[in-house]
Amino acid sequence: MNKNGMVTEIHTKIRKEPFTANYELVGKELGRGKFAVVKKCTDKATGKQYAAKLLQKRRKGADWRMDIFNEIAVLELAKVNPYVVGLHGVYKTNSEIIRILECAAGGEIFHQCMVDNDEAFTEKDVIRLANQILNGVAFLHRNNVVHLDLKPQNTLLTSARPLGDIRIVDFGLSRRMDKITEVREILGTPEYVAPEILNYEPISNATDMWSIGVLIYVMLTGESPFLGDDKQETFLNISQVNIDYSQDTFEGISSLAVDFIKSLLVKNPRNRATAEECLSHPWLNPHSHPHIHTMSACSLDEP
Ligand SMILES: Nc1ncnc2c1ncn2[C@@H]1O[C@H](COP(=O)(O)OP(=O)(O)OP(=O)(O)O)[C@@H](O)[C@H]1O
Repeated sequence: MNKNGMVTEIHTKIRKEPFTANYELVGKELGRGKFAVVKKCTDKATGKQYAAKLLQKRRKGADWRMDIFNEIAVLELAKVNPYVVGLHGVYKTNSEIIRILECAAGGEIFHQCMVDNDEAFTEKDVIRLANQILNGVAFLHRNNVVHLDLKPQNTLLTSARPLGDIRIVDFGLSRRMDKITEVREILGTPEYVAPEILNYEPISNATDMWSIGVLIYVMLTGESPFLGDDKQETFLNISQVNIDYSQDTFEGISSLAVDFIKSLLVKNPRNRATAEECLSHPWLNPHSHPHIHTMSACSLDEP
């Protein structure tokens, strides 16, 4: 473990043979991040599908291996939680480390948030998925791990139609909370970062809770609450907690949902709801609001 909260002790056997001895890439690219490209592959022995996360670009400096080991260590720790993506194996060549992950075939929830049709989530869908996201994040937080990059692109689905279950991915920025000394750079994706990150103030589990507030806002409304015309404007919107809770934006969405988001998008991290508190919020308890209708939550402009 190093002083910046990375966990680098791993238990998974690192295989040295080419991963193509055991897996066949099936061509389809599942997604890409800043550093990695993720491709679908098949286990030659079982025919089962997985996602191979390959390093695409070199990160500057020697730290990229540490980042990868950190991600592997967190995935090992979280393997008992159903909503964190499963790690199936690790391969290492001279130039790269390949992670074989459970394949979340439904892709990013981002795609469903951005559609204007009947594929968009209903509030009922969002309640079910939010319960799963919070179950995964509460598990991480109980184990002193903070994700630090929760966003719709890192929140995947086992299947899109029928709507499956959540798998949280991308633990490249995650840290052990008990080991963090300070944050020197702005981590995460502008639209989803919490005010304390912008102010270089201490981060905590509450930093993830802010991002979950943004995530659920996007899932319900299809709009990114702080997105400005440029990075500066986005950061200003975040630090002023400049957020639209108008009836127009939340048309057809329950007031319990708005109340839930308001408990998360709070500037002072100490006053934000925790993952456990969220899990007992009435919005996530189906028996407390049987009246919630099933119209698409994201297609508000539709007649
Ligand atoms: N297990 C998986 N199953 C299906 N698709 C996946 C899986 N893991 C990742 N992806 C897809 O690949 C994309 C990139 O993966 P990931 O975010 O882990 O890469 P990264 O380079 O570490 O990202 P970042 O630049 O955000 O740090 C994801 O947004 C998602 O679309």
